Amino acid sequence: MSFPVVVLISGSGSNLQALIDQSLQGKLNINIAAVISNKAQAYGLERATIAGIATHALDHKLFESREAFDAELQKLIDQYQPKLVVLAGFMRILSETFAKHYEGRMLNIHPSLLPKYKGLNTHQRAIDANDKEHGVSVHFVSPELDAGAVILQASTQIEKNDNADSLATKVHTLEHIIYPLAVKWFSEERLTLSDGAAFLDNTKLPESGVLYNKTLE
Ligand SMILES: Nc1nc2c(c(=O)[nH]1)N[C@@H](CN(C=O)c1ccc(C(=O)N[C@@H](CCC(=O)O)C(=O)O)cc1)CN2
Ligand SMILES: NCC(=O)N[C@@H]1O[C@H](COP(=O)([O-])[O-])[C@@H](O)[C@H]1O
Repeated sequence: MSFPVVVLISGSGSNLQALIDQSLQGKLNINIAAVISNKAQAYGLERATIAGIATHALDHKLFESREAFDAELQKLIDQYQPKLVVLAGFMRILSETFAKHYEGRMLNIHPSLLPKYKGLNTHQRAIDANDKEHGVSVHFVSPELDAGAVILQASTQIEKNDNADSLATKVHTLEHIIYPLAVKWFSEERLTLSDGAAFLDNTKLPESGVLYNKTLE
């Protein structure tokens, strides 16, 4: 049974690669129908091409407004009739119309322990705040930025000698574990969104959304 997924990227695509690898290994029963990037130079497009996946580059700078870009992006995505849209390092804030169109079937991975540090530059912000732990969250995408129901989180300790780059490396490792897991749950129809809360197997996830807390060994 096919489970078409469209993945949106803007950069390297290591999270995309994690999904491709687990799909090829038979651990993830999805069909990545297309990879779309708002940046033509994104290495993730190369990763998709190597894997034989259709790719599209849709440069947001060529559109007169965020809404115009989103409308074209939606038309492109809907050609593939995906059951799930996966944001994997997609660096554009999506308009309310677009977010509502895919609400309940669009996921994002965010490099912080939400609700802390919505937005950008999360690793440096955690270091600047002298936090002892940091991590990553998988959440449903809602019109409000990084505010959708949290599904999975994973954490790591911030060490004294950590900088934004070393922390990003630790977080990437966790991302490549929990994003495929969240996509697997969704593709097996065990994960749903109802009234802004995330449910797994008809069980409402804890308020914190922490269901799988893997601290990096
Ligand atoms: N409506 C929503 N759109 C997006 C969400 C969301 O939850 N709701 N998640 C983000 C992903 N993201 C963090 O996880 C994020 C991406 C981009 C930005 C941002 O400020 N983008 C700027 C441009 C920045 C750049 O080009 O480097 C912008 O769009 O103007 C913040 C958070 C994806 N979209
Ligand atoms: N706010 C969104 C955001 O910062 N997302 C982050 O971009 C990186 C993409 O890496 P990748 O291109 O190697 O998957 C990931 O670390 C992801 O958490």
